[in-house]
Amino acid sequence: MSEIEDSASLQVRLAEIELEKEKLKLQEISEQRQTDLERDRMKHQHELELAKLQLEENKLSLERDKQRESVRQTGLVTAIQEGKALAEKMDTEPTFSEHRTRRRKLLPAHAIDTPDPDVVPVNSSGRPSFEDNVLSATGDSVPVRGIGSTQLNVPLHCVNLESDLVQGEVVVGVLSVLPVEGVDVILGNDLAGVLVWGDASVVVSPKPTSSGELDDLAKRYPSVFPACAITRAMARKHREYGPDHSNSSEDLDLPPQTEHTCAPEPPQALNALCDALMTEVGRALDAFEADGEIGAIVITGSERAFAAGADIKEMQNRTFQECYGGNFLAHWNRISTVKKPVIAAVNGFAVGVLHANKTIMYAM
Ligand SMILES: CC(C)(O)CC(=O)SCCNC(=O)CCNC(=O)[C@H](O)C(C)(C)COP(=O)(O)OP(=O)(O)OC[C@H]1O[C@@H](n2cnc3c(N)ncnc32)[C@H](O)[C@@H]1OP(=O)(O)O
Repeated sequence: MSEIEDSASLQVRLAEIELEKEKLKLQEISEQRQTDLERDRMKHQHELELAKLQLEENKLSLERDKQRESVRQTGLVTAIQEGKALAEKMDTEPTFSEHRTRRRKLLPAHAIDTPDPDVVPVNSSGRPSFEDNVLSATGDSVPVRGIGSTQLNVPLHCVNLESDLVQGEVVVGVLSVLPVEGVDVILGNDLAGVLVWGDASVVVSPKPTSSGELDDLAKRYPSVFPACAITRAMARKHREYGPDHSNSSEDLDLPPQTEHTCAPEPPQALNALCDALMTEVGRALDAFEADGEIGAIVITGSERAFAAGADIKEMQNRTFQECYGGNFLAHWNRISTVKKPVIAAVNGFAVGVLHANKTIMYAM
């Protein structure tokens, strides 16, 4: 009896376990289905939201097109007559100077489809200000230097330009005033390319002075041409001992000298002022400045060249951003902060470019 009972209860237990397993499998399947359903539901929801956004975007662009059209029709857009007049005038007038490249025919822009023309339009002649019109604003702006003396933050507009030079949609900066009277639009080279100006070339005409007189540049920019200490000393010697002694150094009673040679690796052709050389010059100046035995500093080059200016091979691949952001040539300033007198004993080439009062001068 008990054996039969045991066997029956075993059978029941086995059946129960089988049932449990079936239940678990069913639960698993049901959960899996639920996850699939949930995923599908979320996917559909995303698609719906995307469709809604697309719809909204389409509506807004339609609205913007309608507004642009209405602005165009209310007469904000006018032919650039001043541009035409200027072009005609320039065709009959001679160019500024024979050294300057002749200006090619300036093609007048005919009409602008949207409120804002190319690079920097003005509202001379009492037109409504483009700046006030925000329909075409991109929301971005760019810093612009060179118009007026300060840097301006110029708002960017997306416009459709129709002119003989440029057609189609372009992004332009918009100002209320341009510095040249009668000019409504300035096309940058990126848009106008070489269509307006021919190749401009700089003509350098070195003007050596041998008479001892100051030349025109030296008179106009006295601070750029400081009197040379050697020349003053020679002039005094000339005064005191007469012309026969003026070129002799025999009777100069010179104090002991300390010499430092700056020799960058690899050696610089014509003492081109590479980073390594200028860093070494800075270090030598620091040491001389700190040395109580040293009263004055003389910098010289070699027989053929004092210096060929900045190392153009080292500079050639540097971008504007690198130079401007990286304090390019900042360490060159050390020479102007040394308190002891610094004398340049120049032999041969001494090349450099300096900017004075917006004039670029090239000295050799
Ligand atoms: C600091 C700032 C703000 O002032 C910026 C400046 O300094 S800008 C000025 C940069 N310097 C120049 O533009 C001068 C360029 N060099 C020349 O015009 C001539 O080399 C020269 C008139 C000084 C001498 O001419 P020449 O006797 O005919 O010799 P080259 O055969 O031209 O040159 C020999 C050799 O030197 C190299 N070289 C000359 N200058 C530089 C330089 N500035 N930087 C680097 N290397 C220079 C030249 O390339 C030759 O080398 P190889 O090509 O033969 O290996």
